Amino acid sequence: MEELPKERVPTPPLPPDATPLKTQVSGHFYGQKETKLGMLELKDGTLVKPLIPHKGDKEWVFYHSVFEPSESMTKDIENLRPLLAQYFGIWNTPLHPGINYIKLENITQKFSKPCILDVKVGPRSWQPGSSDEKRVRETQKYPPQSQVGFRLLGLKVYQMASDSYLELDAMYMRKLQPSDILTKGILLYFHVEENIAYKKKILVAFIKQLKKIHDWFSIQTSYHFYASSLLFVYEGLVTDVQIDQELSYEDMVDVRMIDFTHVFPAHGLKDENCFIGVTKLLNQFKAALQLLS
Ligand SMILES: Nc1ncnc2c1ncn2[C@@H]1O[C@H](COP(=O)(O)OP(=O)(O)OP(=O)(O)O)[C@@H](O)[C@H]1O
Ligand SMILES: O=P(O)(O)O[C@@H]1[C@H](O)[C@H](O)[C@@H](OP(=O)(O)O)[C@H](OP(=O)(O)O)[C@H]1O
Repeated sequence: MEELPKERVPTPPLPPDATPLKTQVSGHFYGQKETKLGMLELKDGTLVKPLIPHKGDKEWVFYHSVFEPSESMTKDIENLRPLLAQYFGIWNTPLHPGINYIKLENITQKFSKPCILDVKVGPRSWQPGSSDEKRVRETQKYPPQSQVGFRLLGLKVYQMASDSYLELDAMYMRKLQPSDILTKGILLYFHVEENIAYKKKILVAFIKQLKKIHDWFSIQTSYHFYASSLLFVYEGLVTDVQIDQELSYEDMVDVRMIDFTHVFPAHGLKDENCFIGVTKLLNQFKAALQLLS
């Protein structure tokens, strides 16, 4: 049968208190893809993410279940909260009728020149019960993912010398051979040509935070996540004086879990898919640190 042309959706106008998220590295961008909806940053410093009709509600239900005060709060949930961007409820604009957004903490906001990396976690990124077509589509995006345990989605890194950003997108990342992930992916995120001593300390701080996430996955039996990501951010603008002063590196980095469209109850079982993914990513960060040492 002849395929009908897809209906063109016009880009909805921007609300006066919102701009497209400048620091976005992956996912739905405002004005692109079929819906033309994307992440927006608000004047109050938070961001809003559109709930795509028919699938986005799951993400809202998840954030709501984690952040709404409840008498049945479990240890798993209590320990999960600091690993996520804070959730501030639903947001709407009359300019986008029928569209709900979730309002979240913008974890890049406190940084002067944020350097950002988005990594989809887990050897597989389709949920249980997915159609054969969806499995094939996901697998074909990056066949090595089943061995590598994760997929780099995109990065933006600040280069002090040229006062510019290096940006690599999903298309670049999909071409990386597993043996190149470290040198042509992860190490580029650290732009090690500049301030190598600083970058080593940033890596140490990330490894510490990744261990916390790893510890959570090694214990929790509440959720199974598919196609969720870890979002890494570090400060790209730093002076020699600050480096010499032994900065508090905990404040120079942040890592949170994001993107929860495919979350399932764990029925008392660990999330082996994410556990494997986080373990392998942690090993890559440790290998990156060794290469710099
Ligand atoms: N809390 C946050 N703080 C800062 N930036 C964020 C945050 N959440 C998401 N982002 C940015 O937005 C991008 C897309 O986020 P997310 O994966 O949640 O959106 P999406 O459109 O659902 O993606 P996909 O289509 O891959 O499922 C991330 O790569 C990141 O750059
Ligand atoms: O990150 P990428 O590589 O851009 O891939 C997209 C991303 O994984 C989305 O989460 C997914 O939507 P779902 O959340 O619905 O799975 C979409 O699947 P789709 O191709 O089935 O729309 C993918 O194309």
